[in-house]
Amino acid sequence: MSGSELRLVLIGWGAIATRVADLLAERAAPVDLIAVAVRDGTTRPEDLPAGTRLIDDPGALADLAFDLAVEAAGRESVGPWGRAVLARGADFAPASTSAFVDEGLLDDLTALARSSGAQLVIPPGALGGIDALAAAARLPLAGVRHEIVKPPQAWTGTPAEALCDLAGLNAPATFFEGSAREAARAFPQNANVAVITALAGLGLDRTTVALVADPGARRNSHRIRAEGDFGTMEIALENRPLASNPKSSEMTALSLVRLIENRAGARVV
Ligand SMILES: NC(=O)C1=CN([C@@H]2O[C@H](COP(=O)(O)OP(=O)(O)OC[C@H]3O[C@@H](n4cnc5c(N)ncnc54)[C@H](OP(=O)(O)O)[C@@H]3O)[C@@H](O)[C@H]2O)C=CC1
Ligand SMILES: O=C([O-])CC(=O)C(=O)O
Repeated sequence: MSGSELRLVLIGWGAIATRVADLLAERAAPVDLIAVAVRDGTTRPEDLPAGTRLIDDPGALADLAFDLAVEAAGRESVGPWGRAVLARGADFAPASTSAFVDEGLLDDLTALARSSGAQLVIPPGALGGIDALAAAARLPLAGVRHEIVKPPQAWTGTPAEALCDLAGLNAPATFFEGSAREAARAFPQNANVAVITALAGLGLDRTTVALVADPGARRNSHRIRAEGDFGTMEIALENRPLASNPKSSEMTALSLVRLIENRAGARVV
């Protein structure tokens, strides 16, 4: 291991985290995956790389030297793991951004980052164009609307089941329209992106989110439209779902890989 490698901790070892680890390995990225955090560390996953430590208690981070922890576990993990990472002085990049419907948690982690000299980094996740939206928000924004369209199967096991007949749809159904805060609170596995759009732009209560189940869709689509003093912008993405979790998109893993590689590389795009 060379001294120039980024020392990485992954929180979670599910669809996104394993895809991120595989891509980093395939691309021979200058990254040392020093630890993976899971809920129950008694059984070592077979696919965990040799030399990577398995941990299940945020307290274990106190003994580890690392630069960045990327969370891809779930909303409940963001608080305990984020606090432990930032208190250690390492940067923290959470994918489960729906946790920030609790603005107390966002403030808490931001204050910890400030006092330890680390950074709380909000990854763009499944989205693109967040750089442009965040830049535009330096001047007043008049409105931001984010429409999330997924195949019905991506909405199973969520409150969408009570709002429309997912199995019987023969046309797209907009089963929710409301604030980013309401969307992320009710759909934590599908509307993390609503919080990302909101944090980049108009905030949790003034960002409008529409959720759509489309029986004709094969991909997870995001359409973001913003207007303001900067002008107008429209972003449209059609993300291929991850084979191992149709609720999540391949783009989420790819954008985390970009974030990690950019922290390790001499040239950043
Ligand atoms: N920002 C974005 O754009 C996106 C964010 N996401 C979010 O990313 C996260 C990961 O998604 P994905 O990989 O698809 O989900 P998976 O369900 O495939 O994986 C989650 C993994 O995290 C583990 N886990 C759950 N809770 C904890 C915990 N407290 N500590 C450690 N590990 C834990 C689970 O293990 P166990 O077996 O113990 O449950 C599981 O292995 C989710 O919160 C998802 O909503 C997803 C897509 C886009
Ligand atoms: O992967 C996506 O398309 C977005 C997603 O699930 C989320 O925001 O939670």
